[in-house]
Amino acid sequence: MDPAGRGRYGGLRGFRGFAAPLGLLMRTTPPPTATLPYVLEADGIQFAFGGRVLLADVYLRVQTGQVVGLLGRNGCGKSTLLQTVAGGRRVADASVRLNGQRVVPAYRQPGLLNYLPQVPLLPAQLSVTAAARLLGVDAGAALAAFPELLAQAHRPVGELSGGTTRLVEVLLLLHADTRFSLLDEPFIGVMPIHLETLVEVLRAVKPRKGILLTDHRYEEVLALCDVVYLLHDGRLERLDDPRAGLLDRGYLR
Ligand SMILES: Nc1ncnc2c1ncn2[C@@H]1O[C@H](COP(=O)(O)OP(=O)(O)OP(=O)(O)O)[C@@H](O)[C@H]1O
Repeated sequence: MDPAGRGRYGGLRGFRGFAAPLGLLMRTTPPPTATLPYVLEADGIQFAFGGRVLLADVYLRVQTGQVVGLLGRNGCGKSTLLQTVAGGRRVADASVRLNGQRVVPAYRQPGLLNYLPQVPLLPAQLSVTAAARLLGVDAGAALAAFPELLAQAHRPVGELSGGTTRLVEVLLLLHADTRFSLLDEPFIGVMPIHLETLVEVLRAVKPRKGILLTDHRYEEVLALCDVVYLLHDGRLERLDDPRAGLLDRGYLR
């Protein structure tokens, strides 16, 4: 990857060992041809290495109008699962479908999804407004809930603090014209007062998007999410009583 963060596909930083093609972020949503909701499903996802089964026949579902949370202990495979759904990590037999139609790799489908990796996404040299333009996003609208970010929009991303950078990345992807956003630890480093506002923004965006996120700020995840999954010993379990499930599975004490 060159210093500007572009990989050999001419893309932004993305999946581990994979540069998300710019097209993943730039393609706009085609005119609607079906009534909402759009349903994104992944199933048959299996992944093992070194004798350890990380993902064992996982199924998950997210639809527009929902925020779906993915929780699990460190190293259980949440990032690997998001990368697989987005299509950056190929897994034998994995199926990802939009309203029943196979979409593999999903990131190549125009306007379907964007993906925030756990590592920084935006090239350091790019200004926030230039990054927004690249994503087809109105920076003013995306940052409107955070006046202090608007004041910094002319600055290169590399000059922003870590938490501010994360916040900018999440806001730009949420406001980009895709039906789904997959967010790996969107709350990392974001200070509490901004986190409250970010949760409000997520709620405001939800009616027009499906959002799949993973983050260890579980209180925010539980308060925000319509559906909570727990990844545990390679199995993905949909929790009817999330707090009890997290206690039972040793995620909480
Ligand atoms: N191809 C691979 N070869 C070896 N190890 C791998 C490979 N892919 C993933 N892993 C390991 O699998 C585990 C799961 O990683 P992953 O980042 O998906 O976990 P996570 O649930 O997102 O963790 P965290 O909550 O700490 O972010 C880690 O121990 C990682 O090092």
